[in-house]
Amino acid sequence: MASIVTFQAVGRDYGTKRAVDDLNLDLQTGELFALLGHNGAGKTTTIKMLVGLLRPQTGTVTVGGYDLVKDTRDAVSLLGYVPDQPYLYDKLSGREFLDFIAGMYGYDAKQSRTLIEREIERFGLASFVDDLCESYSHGMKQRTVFAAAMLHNPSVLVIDEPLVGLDPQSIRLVKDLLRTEVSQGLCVFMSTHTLAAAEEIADRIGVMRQSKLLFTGTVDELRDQVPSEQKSLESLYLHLMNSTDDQPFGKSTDAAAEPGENI
Ligand SMILES: Nc1ncnc2c1ncn2[C@@H]1O[C@H](COP(=O)(O)OP(=O)(O)OP(=O)(O)O)[C@@H](O)[C@H]1O
Repeated sequence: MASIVTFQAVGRDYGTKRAVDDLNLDLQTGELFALLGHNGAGKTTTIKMLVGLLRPQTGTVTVGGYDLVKDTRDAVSLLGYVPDQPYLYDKLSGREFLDFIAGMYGYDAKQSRTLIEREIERFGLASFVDDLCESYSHGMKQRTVFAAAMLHNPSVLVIDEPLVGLDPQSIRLVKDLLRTEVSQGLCVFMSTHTLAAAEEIADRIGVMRQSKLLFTGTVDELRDQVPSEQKSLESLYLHLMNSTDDQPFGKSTDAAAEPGENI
């Protein structure tokens, strides 16, 4: 099966600082991938290259076979993006904001109304969608931005820290919704510091440290490979982070590795 997202030998610096180094990763449709890593590991830089906000200096990123640099429009049309700091227009209501987004995607008024009603239902926005965005809590903003990102039925949803600032009910809603959409073929790429959530909902995780992807695979594969007494994702993650080797399993990481294979 062809991968929906590919990173091939992707690198990006800020001045003399290497933020992402030789990143190779493939994601499939119907997969939820969670990228973990300490502050400054390179997760947001990776996400910005995936959604077309930053150009890789080396290598290529493709979505649905389209190169993010050469075929930006086609690639971006397949993507939905939820940034870590949700941005809305204060003086628009949530409904007006969603209508604006629908217009940007070229939907006519009737189509827009139908899609917006679907998103209001899906993300439970009804009680505040007609209020001005300036009155929203962080969680309300985040849910509205999720709705905007899903409005055009993207093939890939990219989320930077999806659960920060959400109350327990909203966290449950977002987790359940992501799993439902993934079961219907959506590919989700998310970065997170919430290890328990990654363990609960991700099909595969990636662990990044100091610009390098050290591990990709399932949590069970990580358990098999890390000689740690404690087998919670938190202890496995901390073991990897504290390892002194750049490639703690002796080989470069590659998402295409077979389950159980050393990576
Ligand atoms: N605009 C920038 N200018 C200079 N350096 C930057 C810039 N953005 C990020 N960096 C540096 O690049 C590295 C990777 O940063 P990035 O934001 O991708 O990490 P992150 O894993 O998303 O971190 P966090 O979990 O804190 O969000 C860090 O060392 C950071 O200081």
